[in-house]
Amino acid sequence: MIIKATNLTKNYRSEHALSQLNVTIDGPKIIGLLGNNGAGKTTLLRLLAGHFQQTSGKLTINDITPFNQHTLTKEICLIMESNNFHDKFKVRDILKISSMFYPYWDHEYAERLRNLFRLKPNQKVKTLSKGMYSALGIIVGLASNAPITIFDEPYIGLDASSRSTFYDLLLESYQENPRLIILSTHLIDEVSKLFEEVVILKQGKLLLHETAESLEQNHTLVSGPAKTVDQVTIGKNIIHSTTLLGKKTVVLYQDQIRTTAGLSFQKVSLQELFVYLTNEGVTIDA
Ligand SMILES: Nc1ncnc2c1ncn2[C@@H]1O[C@H](COP(=O)(O)OP(=O)(O)OP(=O)(O)O)[C@@H](O)[C@H]1O
Repeated sequence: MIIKATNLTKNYRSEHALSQLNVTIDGPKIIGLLGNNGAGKTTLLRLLAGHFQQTSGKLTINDITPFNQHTLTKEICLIMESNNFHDKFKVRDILKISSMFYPYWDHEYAERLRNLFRLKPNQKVKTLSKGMYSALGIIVGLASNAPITIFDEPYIGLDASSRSTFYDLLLESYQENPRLIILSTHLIDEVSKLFEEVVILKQGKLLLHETAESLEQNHTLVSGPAKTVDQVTIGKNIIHSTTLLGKKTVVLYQDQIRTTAGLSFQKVSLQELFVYLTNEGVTIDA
């Protein structure tokens, strides 16, 4: 599956959710879709699932525009943090409806997950706790086996151990059935090890699309005496800088410096890197 956005723009009245977004994503792989609040992640994912049309530009999956293309949208399962299921249905109904909608649905796996997350078939959606509602979304997303499976912050209300179970299941499901899985999250450190690639949106545009490996290689945290750090980092692309008691720490992106006596070199977590890269005033080559 190849997703291609070309000058993709979506406005909600005066709100510019996506502006001239260009990005190409293909699978199978697990991709992290990151961005600060309001960056346009959900809008992009809903366009992919065919929920509505863009204002201008183009979005295709295998050269087909998803809006109103039911043969294509059956291949895409988007689980959001809310509004996935109608309140009046029971857990059993949701699983039945999903099994009819998604062509690669795995009934036995869905039942196994339902038992694992302790959801009762007779329970109505509107009586589920937040965590149980999220679990139902996770069950549908994983059992759908959809060639494009998307989770948009699907874990609201899930406790840490259930989230950890979700990450394990996601990886297991991917290994069993490699496909394009897009995971949009604010809990970056929890899942960063799953990502093969990372897409970061900033104010409706693409800030960065890199493999996790090149993100790791492309940055360096340098720390040491402020004077030495200043000397070696002149003219370099600094995305973060702090000084405390004469010791300076800077993070360089898309720039390297030679090993220098008295300085230490380290890596930062993806979450930290994300925070620095999305700060106002920081510029990088996309
Ligand atoms: N239905 C809507 N009507 C009007 N504006 C909307 C609507 N949905 C989203 N927006 C606006 O579009 C912009 C992008 O929103 P979107 O939900 O896509 O961002 P996001 O990256 O998913 O954010 P978050 O991380 O907070 O969920 C925001 O400014 C938001 O207010």
